[in-house]
Amino acid sequence: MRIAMLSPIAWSTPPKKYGPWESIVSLLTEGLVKRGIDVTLFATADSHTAAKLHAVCPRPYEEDKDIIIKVYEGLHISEVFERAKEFDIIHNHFDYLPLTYSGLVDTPVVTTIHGISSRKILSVYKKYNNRTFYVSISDAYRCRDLDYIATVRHGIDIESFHFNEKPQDYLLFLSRLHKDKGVREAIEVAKKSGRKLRIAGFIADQTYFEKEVQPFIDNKQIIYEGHIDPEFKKELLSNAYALLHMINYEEAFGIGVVEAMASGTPVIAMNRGSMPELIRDGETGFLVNSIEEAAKAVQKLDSISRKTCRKSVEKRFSVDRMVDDYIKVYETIFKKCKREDERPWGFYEVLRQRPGYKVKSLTILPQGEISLQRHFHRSEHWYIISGEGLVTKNTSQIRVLPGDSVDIPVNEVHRIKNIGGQNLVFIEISQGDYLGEDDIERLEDKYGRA
Ligand SMILES: O=P(O)(O)OC[C@H]1O[C@@H](O)[C@@H](O)[C@@H](O)[C@@H]1O
Repeated sequence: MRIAMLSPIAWSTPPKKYGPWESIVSLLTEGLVKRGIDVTLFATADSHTAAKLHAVCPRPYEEDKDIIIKVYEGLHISEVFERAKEFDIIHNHFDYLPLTYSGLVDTPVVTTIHGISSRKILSVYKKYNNRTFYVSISDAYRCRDLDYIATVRHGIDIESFHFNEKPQDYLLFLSRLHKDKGVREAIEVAKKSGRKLRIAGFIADQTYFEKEVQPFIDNKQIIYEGHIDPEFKKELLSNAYALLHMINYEEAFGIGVVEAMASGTPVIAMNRGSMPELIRDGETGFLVNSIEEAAKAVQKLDSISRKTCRKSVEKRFSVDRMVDDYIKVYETIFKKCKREDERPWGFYEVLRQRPGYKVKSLTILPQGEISLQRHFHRSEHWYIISGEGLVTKNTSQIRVLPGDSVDIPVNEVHRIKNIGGQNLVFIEISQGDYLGEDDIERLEDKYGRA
C-alpha cells in the first residue's frame, strides 16, 4: 500500500518543541514504515523521517516569519495532489484546505480532523462529506453534521517517557498558555490547595498571559518555566505530583494528559470534551467540574497508583495501537475504492479509446513489473517516456530508455520491468478487434495473479 502523508507546515515533522499535529503525523509515519508500508511524507524540508520526504517549504512558518503562509500552503498541498496517481491513499492532516483539491483526483483522501478551529470552517468539511473519509480523534469530537469512517485516538511513544513512582511535590500545567487551556484556573487550584505550580508552554495569547497569568508568577509558589524543549518536558512530567488540565473548552484530545499518565503522573482535568475518554476517574486521575472540586481532588491524589496510570496508557495509547487502527482504516478504504487501473506494479490511465485502438499511459513503480503475458486479439506498441526498463519478448531481453520503442505482435509472450530508481512511464497504443483488459493470458506473475 502506498500512502501519501500530508503534514502541516506550521512546525517540522516531528516538531522541535511544540506541534501536536506534526508530532502525531511523525509517530504514525514512522510506525507505518516499520511495518513495511510505503509512505511518502509531505512536510517541511527540515523534517526527519524514515519514509520518503517530499518538501517544498524550507522551514516551519511558525519559526520563520519570512515564509508567506498562503504561498507555501498552496505549493505544499498542490505537490501531493499533482502526484495523487502514485498513491493508494492520501492521508490529510492539514485541516480543511486540501479537501478543496480532493474532487480533482481519483485517489481516495482520508482526513484526520485534529481540531476545528471555528464552526465557520465546517462548511468545507460538510461539502466534502460524501467524497472523502473523516477520522475523529475522540468520540467526543464527532460533529453531528459529518460522517466518520472511524475514531482513532492518538498514541504516544510511551518508552520515551520516564516512569517515576516517587514524584516531587509540585503540580504542573503543561500546554500552550491560552484561556482555553485554563492556566488561570490551574493557578487558583494551586493556591487553594497550598501547592507549588510549575507552568510550562509557549504563550499563545500575550494579552491573556499579561492579565491572567503574569501577575501571579512569584517564582516561589507559581513558577513559569517558559517554552520548554521535549527533554525538559519529560523531566517535569515524571517528577510532577499531578498535572492540572482545567480546560475551558471541549478539547478534542489532550496529548499532554496521556504523556503525564505515561510518566506515572495522575491528571486532574475538567470533565469535558475528550477527558472522560482519556482519564479513568479515581484510577488515573480525577474528572472535576469546578476549581473547588479540583482543589479537593488534590488532597485525594495519594489514592492513585502511579503504576496504574502508566499501565493504562500502555494498554490504550501506544503508537502500535494507533498504527493498527489506521491500517484498518486504510484497508477499509482500499477495498471500497479499488479500481481496475490500479495495479500492484503501478497504474495506468486510458488517454483515448476508439473502435480498433486504445491509447494508455502506464506507470511502473521502481521494482515493479507486469505479468509475463500474451494477448490473443491485440498488438501493442510501447514508447518509453521516462525511467529505465527491461523488456522480455519471447526469449530475448532488451533494456529500454526514454525515446525507445517496442512492438509486441498478437500472441507474443512479453513483460516489462522497472529496473531504475524512478517511475518507468510509457505510452501504449494497442490495436485489434477486442481491446478489453480481460484479453490477457498471465503466464507468470510476481504478485500471484497468474
Ligand atoms: O497483467 P498486468 O501485469 O496487470 O499487466 C497489464 C498490462 O499489460 C500490458 O502488456 C498491456 O497489455 C497493458 O495494457 C496492461 O494494462
